[in-house]
Amino acid sequence: MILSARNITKKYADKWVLDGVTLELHEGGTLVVVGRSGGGKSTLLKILAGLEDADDGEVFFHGKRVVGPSLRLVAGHPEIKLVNQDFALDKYHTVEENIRLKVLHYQTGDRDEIVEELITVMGLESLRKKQAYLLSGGEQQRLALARALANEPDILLLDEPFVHLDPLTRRRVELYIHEMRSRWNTTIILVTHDGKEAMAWGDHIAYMEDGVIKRVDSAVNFYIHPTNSKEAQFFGEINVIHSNGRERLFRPDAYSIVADGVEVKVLKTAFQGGYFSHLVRTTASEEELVLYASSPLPQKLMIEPDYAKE
Ligand SMILES: Nc1ncnc2c1ncn2[C@@H]1O[C@H](COP(=O)(O)OP(=O)(O)OP(=O)(O)O)[C@@H](O)[C@H]1O
Repeated sequence: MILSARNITKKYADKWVLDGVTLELHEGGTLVVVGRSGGGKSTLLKILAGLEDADDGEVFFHGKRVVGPSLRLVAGHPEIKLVNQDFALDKYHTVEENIRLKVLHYQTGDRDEIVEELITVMGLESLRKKQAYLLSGGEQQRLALARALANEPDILLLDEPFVHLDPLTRRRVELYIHEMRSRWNTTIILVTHDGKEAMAWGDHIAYMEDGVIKRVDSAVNFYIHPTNSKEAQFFGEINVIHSNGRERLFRPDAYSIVADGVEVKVLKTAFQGGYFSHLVRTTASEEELVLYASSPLPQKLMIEPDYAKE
């Protein structure tokens, strides 16, 4: 076990931000924490990194207690790197200097190579002589990631690390982190409010709601067997049909067209590149649903949903 947290609680003013969070991570593992904005994910990462005090509970790194800033002269832990929206750059140093300061543990001859590798991966070539405080949000985020990766941390804690990146850079950076993970057996915890991103990143997903980890499961199970509509909507579009006071859930691609079933009327059809998305309304209960199909559906049809939860 590289990292474990037991019963972490944290309260700000009157609000419980974390309410008994327990988790365990093996070396080289990836855990994705997903949940609504304001749900306590960032606070959890800061506590795991020793940058914030918990009110209660304990964090262990390789079996040793990680303590918060109130018990340490220098907050944080050298082998746990957190990349969050604080960026923590040396703002009057240039981009290149910022990275160079983090590769001092490399042999002198190797330093140039790793600095260049990171500058290229992060697409910072044209900015290498610019001082950090002059960078845009996205540029600062790329530099913060470069610095964290330069450290070759045992654990990388990533707090919404790709939000400011354009799709191309994002793909390149994600690939680099995947490679790094295999090269150095880095353990990663990534937090995001985007379930799609969570599914793409790890098969070990912790779903968090109101400061509590409600469920840890695989991406496939979260998608196919949601617990309720609130959880289900994180992992893709979900349809809810109410009947007899219960909600029945099905994904937009999980239905068949039948001769006798739930009658729906198509309100809107949109081509999504590769498939058509239809906004439909049920005739009986007047509930709006989304149906995917490979070609446009007729104006009126009967469907039989393949319920993920009834
Ligand atoms: N230092 C602080 N003082 C008071 N309240 C705080 C502090 N830090 C966070 N909070 C509050 O705690 C709650 C959880 O915040 P946190 O940033 O951990 O959530 P999050 O799930 O990471 O959200 P997001 O996805 O928007 O970053 C929020 O309501 C936030 O306003």
